[in-house]
Amino acid sequence: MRLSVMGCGYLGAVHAACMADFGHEVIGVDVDERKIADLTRAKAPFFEPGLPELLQRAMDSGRLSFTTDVAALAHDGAAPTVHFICVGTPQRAGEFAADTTYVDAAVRALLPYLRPGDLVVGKSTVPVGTAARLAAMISEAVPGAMLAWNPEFLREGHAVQDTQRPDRIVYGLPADPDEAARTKALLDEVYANPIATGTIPVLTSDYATAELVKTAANAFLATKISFINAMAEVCEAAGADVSALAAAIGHDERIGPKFLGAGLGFGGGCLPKDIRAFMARAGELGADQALTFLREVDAINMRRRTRMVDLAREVLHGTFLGRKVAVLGAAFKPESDDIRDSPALNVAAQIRLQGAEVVVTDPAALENARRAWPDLHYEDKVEVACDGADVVLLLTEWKQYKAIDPAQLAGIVRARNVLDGRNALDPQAWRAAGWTYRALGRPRV
Ligand SMILES: NC(=O)c1ccc[n+]([C@@H]2O[C@H](COP(=O)([O-])OP(=O)(O)OC[C@H]3O[C@@H](n4cnc5c(N)ncnc54)[C@H](O)[C@@H]3O)[C@@H](O)[C@H]2O)c1
Ligand SMILES: O=c1ccn([C@@H]2O[C@H](COP(=O)(O)OP(=O)(O)O[C@H]3O[C@H](CO)[C@@H](O)[C@H](O)[C@H]3O)[C@@H](O)[C@H]2O)c(=O)[nH]1
Repeated sequence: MRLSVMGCGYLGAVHAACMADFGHEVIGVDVDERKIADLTRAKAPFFEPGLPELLQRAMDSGRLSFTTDVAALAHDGAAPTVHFICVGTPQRAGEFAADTTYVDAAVRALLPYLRPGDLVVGKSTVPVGTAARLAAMISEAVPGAMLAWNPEFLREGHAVQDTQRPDRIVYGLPADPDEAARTKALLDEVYANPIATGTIPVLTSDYATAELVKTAANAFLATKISFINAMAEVCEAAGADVSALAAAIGHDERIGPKFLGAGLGFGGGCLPKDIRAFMARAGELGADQALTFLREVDAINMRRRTRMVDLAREVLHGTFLGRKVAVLGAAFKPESDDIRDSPALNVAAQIRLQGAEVVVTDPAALENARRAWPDLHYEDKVEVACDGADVVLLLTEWKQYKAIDPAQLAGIVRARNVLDGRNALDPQAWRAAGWTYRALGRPRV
């Protein structure tokens, strides 16, 4: 099949490469010339495990190409093209609502090249009602062209496997039964490879439900994380251990052990902005009361960052002045170079503002971090970042950091203080090597 992917960021680049690997002819389009220059040389423009190999294979097959010129999508209409919309929907400046202007611009740019029978497929995360609005725009400009909403659930760091073998596939289809059938048939052909496993549910709905499945899923995940972080606050007050608590409640199958990792909370380009956009959209629809709990989810999450700063100050006997703080991790999560709304960098910047010398290290995200937070000091190597530190903060749980030998690091720092912002280190091992170990939601000992 002939496909296009509008927007080649964290979502679109992976989607384009995976679709080409499934055997489709794929053209990726982006307005960012630097990104397209990298992709055209089969270079991944960001860190994502497995993507470099996949890109190389797809480019070598001749089925994948990239361009900044949307006119490359012109075709004779002999066979339908499926166009995926994967552009960003960031939080609007000074508001909670999502900025959908990039989605609108991408669809508008496509219109001159759409033919009757073509299908536009929305994958970006959008406020409910966007699909219906875009479908009207498309059918007015190109009668016979169709729209589907097919939300994406991939996780950064696992994006390739999540795209190749998703948990579920959701199609939001047009109301007209004939159009819905044609749309579904095209999508089934696109996803023939994962569907052939026979194990992946394909769920169909109207546009609005499909859009809401996405925002509801992220709201649930964010709520689960903030729930355990609220428990961490109570554990701190009561001298209890949130890690033991999470493990115990997670054995209840109705609760489950996943997404109960207490610590610094959620960041990234999705959960924070998606819960805020969801609240804003519910308000526009007159259902604002339904989601007021998400304000609390957001507030609990942001409090974890402040608590981490307070804990560091406490360990340093009340002041950051003249102290050196080593920060392990800049990315919003391990196995990613994404620093959008990174809790780690937020904490590092707060501590720097309060007078400490802050040195940050990260295996993948330093280039992005340097660009966004030029005032922080960065080092490639853990040993250099920790040299002479008064406290070491583990803020992103990269496996390299979990494997650090506390005895070895002990000889490098000025004071053996470690704060585990992700409940990822072994407290006993660190304490045995002479460290003062503290973590969010765990007793002081
Ligand atoms: N990153 C994820 O893990 C993930 C997962 C599921 C859903 N999403 C959703 O997918 C969307 C994209 O997210 P992302 O993380 O890939 O963002 P991103 O910022 O990494 O990528 C967006 C890309 O779109 C490009 N773009 C903007 N306007 C364009 C236009 N008119 N034509 C072509 N390209 C254009 C940008 O240059 C950029 O490269 C968002 O709605 C996000 O919420 C993201
Ligand atoms: O138990 C946990 C799990 C995660 N996190 C944090 O939560 C954030 C988000 O993590 P994760 O959900 O793994 O990463 P994303 O790549 O942002 O993926 C989320 O956002 C995507 C974009 O919408 C969705 O597609 C995914 O399904 C959804 O998991 C990160 O800061 C994690 O450190 C925790 O604090 N505790």
